[in-house]
Amino acid sequence: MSTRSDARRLVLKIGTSSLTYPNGKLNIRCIEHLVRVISDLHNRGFELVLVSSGAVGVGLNKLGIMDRPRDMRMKQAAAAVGQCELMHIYDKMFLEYGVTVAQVLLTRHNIASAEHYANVEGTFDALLTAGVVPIVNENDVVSTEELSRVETFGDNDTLSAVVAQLCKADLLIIFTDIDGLYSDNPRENPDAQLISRVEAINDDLRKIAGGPGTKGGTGGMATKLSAAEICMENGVSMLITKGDRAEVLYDIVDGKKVGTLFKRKFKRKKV
Ligand SMILES: Nc1ncnc2c1ncn2[C@@H]1O[C@H](COP(=O)(O)OP(=O)(O)O)[C@@H](O)[C@H]1O
Ligand SMILES: N[C@@H](CCC(=O)OP(=O)(O)O)C(=O)O
Repeated sequence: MSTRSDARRLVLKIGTSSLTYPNGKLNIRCIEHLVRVISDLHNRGFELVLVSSGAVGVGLNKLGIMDRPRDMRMKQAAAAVGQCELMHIYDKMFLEYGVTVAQVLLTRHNIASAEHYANVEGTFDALLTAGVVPIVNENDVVSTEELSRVETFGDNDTLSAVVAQLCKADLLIIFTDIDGLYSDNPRENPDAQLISRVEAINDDLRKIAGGPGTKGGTGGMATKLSAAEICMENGVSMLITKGDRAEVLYDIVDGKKVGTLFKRKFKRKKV
């Protein structure tokens, strides 16, 4: 049976590069499509969790700051402004389709102890049981690790893998600005080939995963491979694909070949 088609509980991560234009402004068309397709899949009976980046980018734009600041406090301030704006937009758009959303802000410390891990796990369970679509981001006001990218969840790619593990998801889908993992960074090497399936992460693969492609993106393919490693080890398959057309989610749940699939090492038993 296809790993892609039997997935019922999905975590979807969308990056800054998909949510905003290169000039920093919000890509409203992308968000509208995303919300409509998630709502439709929700109506079809899928359980969905959205991990959304974009708080810093959206906040900077709202504050009229053109270049990404070096000052950590200003990045945190921008994240606080942008998170509020993002949730306002998501809440408004999801409401049009009758879908209730929740904001979940996490830091690495929130899940470091077994007790806190169980609390977060329980909250996700309760939200999904209540038919809510949780929208997750790193709590950038508390946690500077993610913004400085030292000793972090990794960035939201790694956060989404941890969330997929916490939610006991079948599949993590990472929406980015490129249609999968290539044999080399296609922005630098036009001969790079798309890799459609990965069974194991090794050093050869790590060597081909470069940094981000836009000034808004932070992790590039390197953090997506770290996310894939967490997923595969924990019974979650992961898929990287382009997020400019959310309708691709229909192809994914219908088992069609899309992007790069990182196959889980084992199938988690349903409880
Ligand atoms: N081997 C590779 N295959 C595909 N993309 C790569 C590779 N190495 C580096 N990249 C870069 O990673 C970028 C996607 O990561 P990133 O910019 O962080 O996006 P996001 O904001 O969606 O996380 C691509 O646009 C591409 O430039
Ligand atoms: N918490 C930050 C996430 C930054 C981040 O990881 O960005 P991306 O590489 O676009 O997923 C924000 O919301 O801006």
